[in-house]
Amino acid sequence: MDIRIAQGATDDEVSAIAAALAAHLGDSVEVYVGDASEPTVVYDHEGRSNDDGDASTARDGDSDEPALEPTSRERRLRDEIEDILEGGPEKYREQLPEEDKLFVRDRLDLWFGGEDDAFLFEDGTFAAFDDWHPDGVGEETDDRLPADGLITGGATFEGRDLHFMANDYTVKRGSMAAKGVEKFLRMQQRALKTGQPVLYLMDSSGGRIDQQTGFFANREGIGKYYYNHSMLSGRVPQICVLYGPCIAGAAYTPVFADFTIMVEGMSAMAIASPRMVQMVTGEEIDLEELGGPQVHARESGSADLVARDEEHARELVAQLITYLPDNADETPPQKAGKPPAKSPEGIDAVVPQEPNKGYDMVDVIDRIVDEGSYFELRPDYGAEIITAYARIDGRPVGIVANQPATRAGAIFPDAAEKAAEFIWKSDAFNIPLLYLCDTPGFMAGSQVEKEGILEQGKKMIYATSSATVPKQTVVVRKAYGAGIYAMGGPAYDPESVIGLPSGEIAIMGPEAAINAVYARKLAEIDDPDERDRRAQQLREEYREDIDIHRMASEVVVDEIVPPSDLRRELVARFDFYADVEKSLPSKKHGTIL
Ligand SMILES: CCC(=O)SCCNC(=O)CCNC(=O)[C@H](O)C(C)(C)COP(=O)(O)OP(=O)(O)OC[C@H]1O[C@@H](n2cnc3c(N)ncnc32)[C@H](O)[C@@H]1OP(=O)(O)O
Repeated sequence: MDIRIAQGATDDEVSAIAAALAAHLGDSVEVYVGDASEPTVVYDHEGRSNDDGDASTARDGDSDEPALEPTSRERRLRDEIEDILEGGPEKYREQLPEEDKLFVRDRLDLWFGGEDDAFLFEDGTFAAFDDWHPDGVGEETDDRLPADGLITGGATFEGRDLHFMANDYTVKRGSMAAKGVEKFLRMQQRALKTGQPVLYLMDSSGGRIDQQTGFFANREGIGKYYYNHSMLSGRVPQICVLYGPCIAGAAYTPVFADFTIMVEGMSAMAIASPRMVQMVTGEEIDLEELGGPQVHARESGSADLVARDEEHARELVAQLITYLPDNADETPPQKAGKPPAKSPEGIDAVVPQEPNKGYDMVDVIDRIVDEGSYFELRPDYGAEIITAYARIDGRPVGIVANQPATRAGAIFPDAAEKAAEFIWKSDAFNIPLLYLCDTPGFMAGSQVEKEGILEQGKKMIYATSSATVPKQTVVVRKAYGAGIYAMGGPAYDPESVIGLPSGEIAIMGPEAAINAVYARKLAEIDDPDERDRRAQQLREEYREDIDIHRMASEVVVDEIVPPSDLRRELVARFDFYADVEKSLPSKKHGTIL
């Protein structure tokens, strides 16, 4: 080809033409100045010059030079990528809107398309490409396996960098085979290196049964997911949202994750599919009944929250992440403080003096924490204990509170287990703990014995004992029995135990105590009125012994605080003890799970 460059052309003009030519030909172009025997500049097949590490100036967005046409090689690559981004067979893509479900690429747009978000990069887009694409772009078959049904990459979400994975349900129902598994594992391993949170957007029928070679029992196979989940546990927050079935191998990711959100009418998780359940047990059951949100948010406790729809799920995670640091070496982000939604002056009126009268502890919390910062987890499971994140004067705290409005605030096995996990997670991610105590203690009876009240209670006490974050405990009203141990009582190394004037700390409640000790003596009193009068007198005497003033006099509690001052007091104490350092005795780890 004959190329003429007008005399007087500037260096920039010559460069632009040479670069464009090289890119167009897909070959290198050498530029000689005057009679030089060596080329002054060489442009490679993509138009990059050897004296400039950057792409040619003509390819820069801010250059004055004309935009270049992509080479045929680049065009082909773009076509291939475009084809991959379309996902699985059309018949499965068309089903998604009928199920009110987003196609995975649109889902990623929803997650990372906002003002403070960015989809930064994707890895392994071409995974399994050769398996379904031997004849080039344009073939539409029912065996499309784009990206091997799993997308992984890095993104900025609400201003925070994180790793993500997302199943493509149009590819063999999001099932996982060798290449997808490899991508998943690499993403997890990178998170261990970067110390950034991991977001799992799950929608998967589990291992790809008809392609099981190379990923099922391999060292670097699907089993390694859970090894990696375990390594990441407590290192970086792992957050999981379920958009469809998560079956068998896929069902462990949500339960290994620290926080799991299901979407109403869409998500389910189960150790085996309905077809498998029917085969093994004869039980006929659909996926929703087997492992839908009602099952896991209310009965098993495996789901922390249930979202109304896909957008709501994203909103919940956007809120959740504001309480979490990137990893265990960091502290959670602080925000500007806000006054509480309700006046702290009202606390005393909310808390009844009568120990058996119910009230809503959230009404107390609303008078302590910053407005709009209350974020409850697992609200429908073990509801007699509230586990919630919130901010007090801008500082994230984890709240463990008895709920006298549910089961009289007695601690049942499911609530103890829920609280233990919450305390554990908060401690792992350096979130200080606030205990609000108003409990008659652990529940008694044959039913809870069978359900493992001692086992689950132990876990809660263990988690409280070994949490080294700053802990503040408030005796709001009654603190009876081992309830005060589990709820961060004086023996559990809290920075402070504060009592409200309604507080009582006792080995058991007055009724139970008088019955336990004086039952026989009272029975000996023949006159029923006299017996009642005596019992009442004994209860009143007992209550004097357990009153918060007696506890303060014995320095069991550090201070009694006027209820209106509670928030102010907590702000000062959390601030003062923010950097307190505590350590556990030297050991590998405890033996309590
Ligand atoms: C680590 C161990 C494991 O995880 S073993 C995996 C255990 N998993 C299972 O048993 C789930 C099997 N799949 C199912 O029960 C159903 O596909 C569920 C998820 C309920 C969805 O049903 P439905 O909407 O009717 O779709 P479908 O069955 O017609 O499937 C559509 C296409 O996807 C395929 N598919 C689905 N799951 C898998 C899988 N796990 N492995 C391999 N392929 C799978 C189906 O074969 C079907 O493929 P095709 O389009 O007909 O070629």
